[in-house]
Order: sequence, then structure tokens, then C-alpha cells
Amino acid sequence: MDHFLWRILPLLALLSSFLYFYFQNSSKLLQFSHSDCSLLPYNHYWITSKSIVTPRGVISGAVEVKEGNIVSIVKEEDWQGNSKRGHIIDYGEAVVMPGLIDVHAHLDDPGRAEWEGFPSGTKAAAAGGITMLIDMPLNNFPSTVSVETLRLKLEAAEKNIYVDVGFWGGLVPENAFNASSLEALLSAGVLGLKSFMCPSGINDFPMTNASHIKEGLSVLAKFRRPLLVHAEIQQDSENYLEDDANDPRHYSTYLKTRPPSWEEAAIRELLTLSKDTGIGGSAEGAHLHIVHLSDSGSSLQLLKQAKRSGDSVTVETCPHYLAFSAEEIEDGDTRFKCAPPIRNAANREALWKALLEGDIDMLSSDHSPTMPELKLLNEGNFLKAWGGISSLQFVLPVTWSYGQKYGVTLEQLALWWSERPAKLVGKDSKGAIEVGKHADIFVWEPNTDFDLNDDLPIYIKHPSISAYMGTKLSGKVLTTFVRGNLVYKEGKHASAACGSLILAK
Ligand SMILES: NC(=O)N[C@H]1NC(=O)NC1=O
Ligand SMILES: [Zn+2]
Ligand SMILES: [Zn+2]
Repeated sequence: MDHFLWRILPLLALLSSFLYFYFQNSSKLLQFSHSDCSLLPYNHYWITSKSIVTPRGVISGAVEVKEGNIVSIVKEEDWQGNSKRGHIIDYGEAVVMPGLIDVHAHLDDPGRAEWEGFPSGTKAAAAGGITMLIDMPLNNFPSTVSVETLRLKLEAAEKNIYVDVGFWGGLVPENAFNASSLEALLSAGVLGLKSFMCPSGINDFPMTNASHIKEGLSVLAKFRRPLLVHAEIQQDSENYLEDDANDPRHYSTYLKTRPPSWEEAAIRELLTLSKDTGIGGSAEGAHLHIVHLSDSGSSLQLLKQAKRSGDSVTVETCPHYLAFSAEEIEDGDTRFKCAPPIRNAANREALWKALLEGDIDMLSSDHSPTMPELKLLNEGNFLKAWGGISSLQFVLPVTWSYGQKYGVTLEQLALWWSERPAKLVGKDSKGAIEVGKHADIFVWEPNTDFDLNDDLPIYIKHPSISAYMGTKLSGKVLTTFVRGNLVYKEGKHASAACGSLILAK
């Protein structure tokens, strides 16, 4: 017996050390995922503030968060006799709002992660109060146009995102007439499709024409998901000549190359197709969403008419069209180059009016960065530089600062940046501070100004190409919660990237 024991002793020792390390590590893993996803050590707590933005108005009171969800909302008057109910985080006068949802961001990962990337892009989002963003299917390589390429996206994003991230799939000529390929892509979870009616600037993302879009809409109808379209169709530009008067360093030269008639032509064509989205139409159940509207003239009038006649259509614009005007853009400052272009000050005024009156439904960043070399800042050639604005971290203070003149309210910010975007992407668990929804919340100080200079912690990968650098903005984000995890607090992120991949079901 003794003899036998001695023989198995080394084995027992091996087994027990194996078990010890196994349990040690698995408990470490558990600890790791709990504490590293959040800068808070608990997951049941109350957020209190004098100004909490809810769909029923701005209240003074408390929001109870438990295991990632909003479980109750209590007004101050009902809260008084209710102290000592666990952890309380009091934000005083700071504003508590639903997390922003950016339905239009290019994170370029995988394939061009040196342009942006999931870690940097979602850290910037968290620092800017964005709790969910939807990643565009192009600028990454390969473009997200199939189940296989979506899988690459998901692999690149997994464990690398600090906020929740959903995905648009691409509608391109290669898949447009292949219903089973589109159905597979939609079944794999893209929230909808995106296409271009002009060259996208990316070789493996060619533009679509009306017949591709018609096919796409009929497949989307079955899934009740939207088609997002970059609405510009190239027209012969009568008013543009390549001569000495058209110096490519002048912004006005670039502006002439993409007149409003490009947007108008695209929207006119799209609206003939979106007729089919009505009741009894061949694409009933599908929805058309126009991305980054810049033309506040005929294009907007066409959209208003279509909405009035009951088409399932929405439209977004971006902060850069609301903040800047063509007149102010200096020679050679290609940070401002984007498509469609930033137009004149009168156009900007009319965009604000349309937004305030509800003719423009929502806002998005169209954060579309690149390598600084491709912005050609030294050469300053507007015709050759990469078109795209870098703004992801700043969209809230930009909207707020430039909106002051128009009396923009906190409720309007929540409508444009949270509530309507949540509806577009079909996620009713998000988009408002309401019982039962995810605790996607951020806290900010609307009256605190800050300079966008090198002292500011900036998380987008290439701050130097952002048109907002060098300006002063109002509205400082203090903290951001994603599903109850405190993912960002005053210059610090949670150590683990625990955002969720958002797939359509
Ligand atoms: N490919 C790409 O990101 N293009 C975007 N950039 C821009 O300014 N407008 C766009 O559509
Ligand atoms: Zn676009
Ligand atoms: Zn875009």
C-alpha cells in the first residue's frame, strides 16, 4: 500500500497543482472581466442629477442601474425619503443624457486600421458620449459585402471595442442581383445595407445604379431593414473648367466640382424607387435613409414631399455641414474636404432650419479619417486630397456649440443623436433614459468650454487632420456608461474593451 502511495504521489501533486492553477486562473478571469470592463467596482447603483434628459422631459432625480439596465427612474420629490439605497453617484448640476448613437462612422478596421481602428475609434466615441456606433462597410479592406467579409469585421472588433458597435453591409453591383448572398449577409446580422451612387473612393466598393438599388430594397423589405445611400450622381458640371481661375488650392474650385445638382439628381432617382416601400409596393417594409445631406435646396424639398406622401424615408446631416461654411475655408486647408461638400453660409442656415423643423431627422458623424499624408496638407490640393472629416470625439460639443445660436435644447440633442438613430437601426433597447432600456448614459457639462489643442486627451488616431483642431467648443463630457459599465471617466478608459457586437436578429 505504502509502496503504491509513493508511486502515485507525484501524479497527485501534479494533478493538485494543475487544479490549483486552473481555478486560480479562472477566478482571475472572472475578476478580470468584472472589474476591468468598468471603472466602478459595483453594478447596482443610482445616478443622481438636477438634469436628467428623459423622453418625458428633463427631470431632477435619480436613475437606478442594475446589471446593465435602467431599472427605475425617480423624481427628486419622490426620492427625498428614500436615502441609503445603495451606491449613489451624484452629478449635481451636470446633465445626464442617453448615450449618443452614431449611425455613420468609418473605423477602417480590418485592412486600414492605420487610418483609425476599433480600439482608437471606440475610445474616442466613449470620450465623446457615444455609447453605440454603426460601422460603415467601406474604407476597411476587404469591404463588408458578404458573410465572409462580415466575419473578418466581427473578428477585428471582438474584444477591441469600448462601446457597442453594429455593422452596415455594402450593397454593390457584385451582390445586388444575388438575392441569396444579400439574404445571407442580412441573416448574419448586418443592421441594413449601404450603397453609393457615385464613386466611393474605394476600389472594392463600386457604385450602384437604380436597378441595383431596386433589387437591394426588395431583399431588405423581407428583413424590414433600411438602405442607406450616399446620394450624389455625377453630372456634367457646366460651371467648372480646368483653367487658371480654378486653382485646386481654393475651396471654391472643389465646391464647383460637386454642385447641389449632384445630390438633387440622386435623390430624385431614389425617390422613384422608394415609392415601392409604401403599403402594397414591391419593397413594402424596406426603408430608405439618405446619409449626410448637404444641399438644403431642391434636394431637401424633394425629401419633404416624399415624406408627406408617406414614403418610408429619413435623412441625416452631419455636424460639419452645420458648423462650417464654404466662405470660411482657407486656401489649402484640406481638413475640410468631404463629399458632398460643405456649401455656403445660407445653405448652412437652411440646414439648421430643416433640422429644427423636423425635416432632417437625425445627425451622424460621417467620421471618415485617413493617413495624414493622404490629406495632402502641405500641397493643399482640394481636388486630390482624401475626402472625409475626422470628428468622432467632438460631435456632441460641436452640435451644442454651434446650435446655441438656434436655441437648441437638451431634448433636441437626445432626439437627433439617440432616439431617432435607435429607431433607424431597429434597437428599441437603446436610445433613451427609460425603464427597461440598456443603461447607455453619459454625463456632461454644457457650460464648460475647452480648447481643442494638444493638451486635450484626444483618442481618434490622427487628430491633426480634424477640422475642429484649433477651435474652442462648449460641452465637456465627464463620464460615459455603456450597459451600466463606466467605460470612460475624465480622461481615463476602463482597462478592458467590453463593448458588445450589435447584430440584427
Ligand atoms: N469613402 C468615404 O469614406 N467617403 C466619405 N468621405 C466623405 O467625405 N464622404 C464620404 O462619403
Ligand atoms: Zn458618403
Ligand atoms: Zn461615410
